[in-house]
Amino acid sequence: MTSPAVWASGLRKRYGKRQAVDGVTFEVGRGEVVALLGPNGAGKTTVIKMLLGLVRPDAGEVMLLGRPGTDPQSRARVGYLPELFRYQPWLTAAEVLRLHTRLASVTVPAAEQQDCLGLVGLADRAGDRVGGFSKGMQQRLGLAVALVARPELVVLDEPTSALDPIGRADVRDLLLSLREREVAVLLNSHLIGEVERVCDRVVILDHGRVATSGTLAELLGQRELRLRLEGVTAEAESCLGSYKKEGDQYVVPIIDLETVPDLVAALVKLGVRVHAVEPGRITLEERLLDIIRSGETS
Ligand SMILES: Nc1ncnc2c1ncn2[C@@H]1O[C@H](COP(=O)(O)OP(=O)(O)OP(=O)(O)O)[C@@H](O)[C@H]1O
Repeated sequence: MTSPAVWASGLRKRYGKRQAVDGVTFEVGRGEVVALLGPNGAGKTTVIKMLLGLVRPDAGEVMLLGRPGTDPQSRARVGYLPELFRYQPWLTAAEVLRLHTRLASVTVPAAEQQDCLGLVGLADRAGDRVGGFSKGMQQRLGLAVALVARPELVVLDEPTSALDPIGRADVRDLLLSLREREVAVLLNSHLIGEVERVCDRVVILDHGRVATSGTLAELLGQRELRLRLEGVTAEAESCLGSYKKEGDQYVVPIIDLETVPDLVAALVKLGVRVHAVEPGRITLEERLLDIIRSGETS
């Protein structure tokens, strides 16, 4: 059995009085795209930095691609885009990539390095100095740096924070192509819609702990029914009890699904026109907000 791309167990980190990360355990399988989600200050970047040896954990263990996280051999097979990126302003984009392949001790032909710049939309800027790049262009270059040494695991900390909508769509395609090539990805992003489109699994952090984790199907699997109604009288309204009303729809949660046939029959009897009884699925954003809000009150 191959070892996972990331295996992290019991990670802890305290800064002064603040417990930034409080016992985080999770895995990223080979070729899997996993998102690390959570509110500001949840500990996502600290976890990522501990995985990569940029922050020393107070406790816990990290294995990357089957070797201890501290092993230079595993680090050379990991690509990383930091949250705060800055590349040598006096180098050209092509020189930055060359430098990073040398640092990773990987021989990558110049044409392949150029292809990598093409992949992030910088094909025609290879010979330009990074000092003259816009923030979004520097982030694109950062993505190329993360990808150029043929990594087996790519860790991206908010890869689209400086990108325009086209850049975000490009990153989405890039993530899908990495998945096709079975490169594992750990992604920290606040753009939930993107995460929902490209990720196999999500790990949600809150107050330095894993609040929940699972595949999208597991997390969003709670289905609900939506009733689209017309002519709801006060009497019918009382029949619908406490069901949430959104526009012309009433949302029936999964625990009440058994009651739906009787409810519809009663509504029809009261003269309500039932246009649709449709399954609805909560979005990742709704699920995330539920988890974060329930954490706030507990
Ligand atoms: N170098 C540091 N010194 C002191 N406190 C820190 C340091 N780095 C992080 N923290 C604290 O640790 C906690 C977690 O921070 P972290 O950057 O990991 O959160 P995050 O989930 O990545 O947040 P965001 O979504 O805002 O980027 C925060 O309370 C933060 O203030």
